[in-house]
Amino acid sequence: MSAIKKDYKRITTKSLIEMKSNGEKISMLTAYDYTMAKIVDTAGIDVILVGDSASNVMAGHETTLPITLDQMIYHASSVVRAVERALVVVDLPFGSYQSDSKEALRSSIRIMKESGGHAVKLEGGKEIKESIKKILNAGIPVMGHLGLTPQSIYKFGTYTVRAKEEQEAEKLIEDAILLEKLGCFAIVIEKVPANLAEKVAKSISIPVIGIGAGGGVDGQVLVIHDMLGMNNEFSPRFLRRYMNLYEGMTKAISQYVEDVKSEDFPNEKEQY
Ligand SMILES: Nc1nc(=O)c2c([nH]1)NC[C@@H]1CN(c3ccc(C(=O)N[C@@H](CCC(=O)O)C(=O)O)cc3)CN21
Ligand SMILES: CC(C)C(=O)C(=O)O
Ligand SMILES: [Mg+2]
Repeated sequence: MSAIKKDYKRITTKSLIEMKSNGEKISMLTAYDYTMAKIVDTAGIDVILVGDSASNVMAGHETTLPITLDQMIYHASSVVRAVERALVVVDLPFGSYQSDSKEALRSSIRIMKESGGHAVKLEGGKEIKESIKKILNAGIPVMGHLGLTPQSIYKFGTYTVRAKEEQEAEKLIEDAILLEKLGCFAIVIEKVPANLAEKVAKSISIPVIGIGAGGGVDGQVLVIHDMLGMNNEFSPRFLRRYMNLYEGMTKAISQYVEDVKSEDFPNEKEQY
C-alpha cells in the first residue's frame, strides 16, 4: 500500500494533513544544530523536530526536564538557519507552559519570534486545553504529544509502554479527538500498543506520527542520534539503527590520534 509521493517545495502544516488524506506517510527526525539539520533537510525529511531530547542527547542529562526555554531557542534558531524544505517544530520544554495558559503563550511567542521555527509541540491532552487554545488563537500551529510523555517521567516512574489498560487507552483516544477539535495540525504518539495507535489514527483526520507506536499510524519519528547509531546505550525495541556511527567515528578519531602521535599527520601536502 504505497501512495504516490507528491513533490513539495516547502512543507507546511497543510502539506502534512494533505499527506494523510493521500495516504503518504510522513517522515520526521530530530535535529538540534545547523550542520545536522542541513543534512537531514537535504536528505528529504518532511518534519524536523527540535526536541527537548536535546537535554539527553546534547547536554547529557538523564531526563528532558532540565533543558530551558533559552536553550531550546538556541538549538531551534541553529536548525532554522539550515532548513529550506522541512517544517520545523520546536518542543516547549518542561516548565515553560505548565503553570498557566498565559505562560504557555508567552513561551510559544518567544520560540516563534526568537528562533524562526514554524510550530510548537506540547505534551498532554485535556490538562493543557486552555494553553493550546491560546497558542492557536495567536496564530501559532500546535503539534500534540500523547502516550509516553517524557516530561512526566517522575509521575510514570518508568519508560515502559503506556495505555495498555482500558482506562488510559480510552483517555488517549479522547485526548486525540480533543486535540483535533482544538485545531492541532498533528499529534505525536509515543510508546503505546500498535493497535491502539492505529485506532487513534483512524479516529481523527489530522496526522498521527508515532515513535514506538507501530506502522498503522500516519508517520514516524526517531531521534537522529539513535537512528545513526551514535548512542550505544539507548536500545529500545522500536529503534532501527541505519548506521553505526559510534563505531565509525571512534575508529576515525583513534586513527587521527595515532597519526598525530606518529607524525604521519600533517604531511607535506597538508602544510604551507
Ligand atoms: N536519545 C533519545 N532518544 C529518544 O527517543 C528520546 C530521548 N533520547 N529523550 C526523550 C525521550 C525519552 N524517550 C524514551 C526513553 C526511553 C524509552 C525506552 O523504551 N527505554 C527502555 C525501556 C524502559 C522500560 O521498559 O522500563 C529501553 O528499552 O531502552 C523509550 C523512549 C524518547 N525520547
Ligand atoms: C521523541 C520525540 C517525539 C520528542 O519529543 C523529542 O525528541 O524530544
Ligand atoms: Mg520531546
